[in-house]
Amino acid sequence: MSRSKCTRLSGALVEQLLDSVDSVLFDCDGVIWRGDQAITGASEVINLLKEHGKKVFFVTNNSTKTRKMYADKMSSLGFNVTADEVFGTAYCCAVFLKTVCRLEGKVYLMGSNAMKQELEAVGVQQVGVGPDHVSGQQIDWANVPLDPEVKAVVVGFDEHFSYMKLNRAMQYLVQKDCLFVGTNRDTRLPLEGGKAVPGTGCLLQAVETAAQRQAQTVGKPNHFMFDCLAAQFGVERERCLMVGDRLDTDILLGSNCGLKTLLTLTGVSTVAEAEAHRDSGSAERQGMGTIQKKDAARFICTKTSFQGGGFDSSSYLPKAFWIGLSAILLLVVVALGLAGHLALAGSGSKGLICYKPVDQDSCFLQTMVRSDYEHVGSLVNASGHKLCGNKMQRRTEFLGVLAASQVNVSSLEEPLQTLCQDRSVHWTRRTDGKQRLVYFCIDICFPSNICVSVCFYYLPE
Ligand SMILES: O=C(O)[C@H](O)[C@H](O)COP(=O)(O)O
Repeated sequence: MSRSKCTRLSGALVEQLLDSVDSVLFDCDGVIWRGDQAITGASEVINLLKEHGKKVFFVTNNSTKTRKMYADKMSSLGFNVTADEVFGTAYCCAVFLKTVCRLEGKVYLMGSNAMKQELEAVGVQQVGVGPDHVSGQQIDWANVPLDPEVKAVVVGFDEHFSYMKLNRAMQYLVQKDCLFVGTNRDTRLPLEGGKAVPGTGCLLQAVETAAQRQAQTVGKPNHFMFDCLAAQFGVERERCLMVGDRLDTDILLGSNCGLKTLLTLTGVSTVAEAEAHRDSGSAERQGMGTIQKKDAARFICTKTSFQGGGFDSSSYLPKAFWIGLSAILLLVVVALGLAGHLALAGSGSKGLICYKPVDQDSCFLQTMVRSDYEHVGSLVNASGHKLCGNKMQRRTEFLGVLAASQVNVSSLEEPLQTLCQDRSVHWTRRTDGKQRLVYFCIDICFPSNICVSVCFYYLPE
């Protein structure tokens, strides 16, 4: 079943699909229920899948319930479910702040009591839940007292959302080192009888607009929720099926994580939308992003426009090299986890170097110059030799990178789009005098004994 095809699921295809998976991930709103009403047949299907030995999980962007609250609601509607099978953004956001952001300090929370409980369960204190009544004059609002221990603003679904809260969040986010995290960007919440209410995305966008900053999001289509599930249950992504009603969250998550995907017509997205994406000719819309990697590599080779700069592209490395390198480097970046690292990738007409510091929510881009290509060329030729063991050669602490003009993330291609998802991206600002003083290299060997050296740059303050 090729990824870019939209096939109506029926007959033998159902069996073929179910035989090809061990785990089925279900979205909730618009798939198993709308509001408090279960969708007809949903509990039977899920209980049957379990009886036939399939693992079943629930991956929902809805941040209004804890895992336990979800399991209770599901049991009350006839679903045979346990709390650890549920991955909601209230829970995953708490895990994200604790394990990825390593947050030290409190959260200013625009969200539900459920988010408060999940944060407390991982030892993160928060302020802000509940109504925030209007008091004082505008100037008092601009000088609203802030809790000095607050180190992050987190936005989820909040029925008490108000101007006072928007203002308080903005005042916290003026501080550059205050983290900004959102649960999800869904614009609508589908309810009973085809009704809907504004989604969390509307609230998050309001805060982003006021703060003039972009939040990192935890929910679908970001891969973090699947990472949480895979870390806890060790599922094989090739044998996972993601079932959802939204193309831009559920199906895109499936695509982003290399899962099989199934769109149900019980919620937000329609067949017409799916077919429009399929026939759009735009890689992003077709696989909603998953086929881009391949395209990006090809793009690099055909669009080498260095001739303009007086360089002859033919002296550069063959196409296979770029395909191989982009893939290896993406692997390396992922393998080294969420730390300040560098990615080399072709995008648009020139090769780019991207630096992604872990303690900042930005990426910094630098166009590759001749010496970079020559350096990487020599590295790759060198890494052809078998290196034994994992040898850390040199190590230097990064001092910092200066940001120049902002880059529109959507103009970037893979792997930079994935690497800098939900971060602001800037060109690096060069200072006068010395440039690129130090390279430090790590030799990394994979179980297949393929070794590659990755070099990091030091850009002076
Ligand atoms: O507003 C929201 O947050 C979303 O509409 C809602 O929560 C989506 O939940 P899901 O479809 O992922 O279960």
